[in-house]
Amino acid sequence: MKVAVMGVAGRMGQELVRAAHAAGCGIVGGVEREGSPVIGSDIGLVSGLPPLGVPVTSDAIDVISRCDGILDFTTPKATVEFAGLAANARAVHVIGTTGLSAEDEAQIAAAARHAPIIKAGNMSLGVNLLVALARRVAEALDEDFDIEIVEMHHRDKVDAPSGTALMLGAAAAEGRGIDLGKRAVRARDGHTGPRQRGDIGFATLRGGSVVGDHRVIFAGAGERVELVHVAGDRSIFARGAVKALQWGYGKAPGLYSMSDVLGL
Ligand SMILES: NC(=O)C1=CN([C@@H]2O[C@H](COP(=O)(O)OP(=O)(O)OC[C@H]3O[C@@H](n4cnc5c(N)ncnc54)[C@H](OP(=O)(O)O)[C@@H]3O)[C@@H](O)[C@H]2O)C=CC1
Ligand SMILES: O=C(O)C1=N[C@H](C(=O)O)C[C@H](O)C1
Repeated sequence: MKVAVMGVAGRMGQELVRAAHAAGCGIVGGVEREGSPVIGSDIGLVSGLPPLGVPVTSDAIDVISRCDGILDFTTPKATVEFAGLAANARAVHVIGTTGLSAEDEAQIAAAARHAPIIKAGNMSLGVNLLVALARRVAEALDEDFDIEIVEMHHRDKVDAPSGTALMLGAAAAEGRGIDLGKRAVRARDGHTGPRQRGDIGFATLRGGSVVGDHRVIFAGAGERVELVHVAGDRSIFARGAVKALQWGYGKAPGLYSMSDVLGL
């Protein structure tokens, strides 16, 4: 399978090259934005591998036209642009980018009418299992149990709450049969008054080099159930993304999730 990595020099871009290479994919391109100091460098060397004979480029149109699928962990603006290009080329698009707006999501859904897109705020097996468990626990426990989601990430993360926290919140809301959009409390400050029964709260911590910690708390009177995932390194996300790409190859156009890929 011929694969290209968008944002190839980023934290995830480098992991994706290593994971795709380890999985035996042919890496035919790596894209960074115009003016990036890594343009022209070998993508193997950029990713801590031996040279692969493929230079980093800013020409996304050329790269996408030559590959079967793209791995994209970049920014919302770039991802929306790549979704249009991958749709035109009928290439599989694996989207790990988080912080997407409702408008971005709509444009991605439109692109998925022409090519398969697999999108998830977290591509690790463990988190996707946690999402299924959060849905199940929320279904089993009623609103006597308050749901709070706590996440911590490295100091350079730019979006909050994390994509994973929002996936966990959506699953818990689904389990409870409520609309997350109406019941999410994404931050608290000052004299907030008491907690509203049925709300789903989010708390965001940022610092150091934390790869990604998530905790879903079901707090009742006198007892508490907690579901926790701790990411030890980024290779878990990259391996999931490569698995998604291989799964998506040959699939009909559509918007798929990691739970489709993993059969959860
Ligand atoms: N779904 C999942 O499992 C995971 C999702 N993520 C998400 O992935 C995204 C990236 O995270 P991370 O790797 O840490 O971030 P980085 O900032 O390290 O990497 C993003 C890369 O994309 C590049 N980029 C930005 N715009 C373009 C463009 N138009 N064309 C080509 N390249 C571009 C950036 O370049 P420049 O520095 O010049 O801007 C950078 O090299 C985030 O949204 C994060 O939340 C992260 C981990 C797991
Ligand atoms: O930006 C990150 O680093 C991560 N982003 C994803 C998210 O927003 O949940 C996944 C992972 O937790 C790491």
